[in-house]
Amino acid sequence: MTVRRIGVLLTNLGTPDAPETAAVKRYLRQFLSDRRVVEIPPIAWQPILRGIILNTRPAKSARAYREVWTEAGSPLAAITRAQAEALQAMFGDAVIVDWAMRYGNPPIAARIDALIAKGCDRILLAPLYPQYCAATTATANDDAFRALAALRFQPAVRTLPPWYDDPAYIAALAASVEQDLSALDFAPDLILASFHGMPQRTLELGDPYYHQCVETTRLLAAALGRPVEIAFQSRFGPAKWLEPATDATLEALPARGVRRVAVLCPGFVADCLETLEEIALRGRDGFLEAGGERFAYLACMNDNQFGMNLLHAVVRRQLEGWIGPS
Ligand SMILES: C=CC1=C(C)c2cc3[nH]c(cc4nc(cc5[nH]c(cc1n2)c(C)c5CCC(=O)O)C(CCC(=O)O)=C4C)c(C)c3C=C
Ligand SMILES: [Fe+2]
Ligand SMILES: [Fe+2]
Repeated sequence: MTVRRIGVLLTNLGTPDAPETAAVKRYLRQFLSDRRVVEIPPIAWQPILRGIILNTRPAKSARAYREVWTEAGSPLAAITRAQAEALQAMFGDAVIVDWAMRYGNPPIAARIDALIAKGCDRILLAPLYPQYCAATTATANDDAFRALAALRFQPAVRTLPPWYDDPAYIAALAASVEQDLSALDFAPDLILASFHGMPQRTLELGDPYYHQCVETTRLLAAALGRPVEIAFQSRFGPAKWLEPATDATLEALPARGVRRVAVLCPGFVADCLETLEEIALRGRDGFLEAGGERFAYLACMNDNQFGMNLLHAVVRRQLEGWIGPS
């Protein structure tokens, strides 16, 4: 008899294999050649990418990666793997949980093949982004669909919807923030929610990402019963990106009388270069140099209890009809 099993494939953005210039260059070439990420026609973009960006940015980014690299590798890969293992333990034999990266390793196509080889005839594709963005969620699913396009015998497939306003997400975020705040030795004057940015033009073209970030922030503030300000980080290139910018916001806070700040990154399911280096290191420096007194970075939920219960809940819901009620 054919074994019929259910696979869950957690996907995240991707990361270099090593914090070295050559590995970062390989990763950035693949990442920044994705037309979902940089929406400039290749005939105009590729000469800039290959002629300028890939000759300058990899060495600088490699230095930044070295600041946060761990014994288990890149934080993003290590945490995503830990999340997959924890989710597997939570589901037991009911499903097979695996993980993959849109750029770099392990590739999505290879892990889909592996799930099929283990007998999965139903697969949930789960891009790990609470807020939908074409540059993240859609491109991860595109990549999976390209792999499926090559198959004669395809598994049945579902995709995980964004969970930016899910009460379980807001409650988990609020509980995690409350727990981290209670462990601080100071009371922040302000909580800042920093999301990854994207070009303003993509908002104008209809990407729902911005509105979903705003809604997450509004709901989090309501759950905490205190104001939470929003900002967007990681600007790339000369185009106008979503505002306000996190770095400029942090540098302007002391002049507004905010001397103690706590920053969280609710759009990231796992800590990574963007949170650990850009916010927890560079963001802190910018704030303190501008006259701030205390700075706390509140870590992502990662594979902690709040984060895993949340991931289990959002994934479990999409498996309805495939596995029986729990
Ligand atoms: C070039 C444009 C970029 C868009 C659009 C973009 C959207 C976007 N990215 C994330 C999540 C992550 N981005 C990460 C790193 C990263 N992002 C860009 C550029 C764009 N991102 C670059 C060039 C880099 C590489 C790092 C660098 O060289 O500075 C990461 C971290 C990866 C890691 O290895 O830790 C994440 C995660 C989201 C959610 C998003 C859309 C909203
Ligand atoms: Fe990014
Ligand atoms: Fe960054």
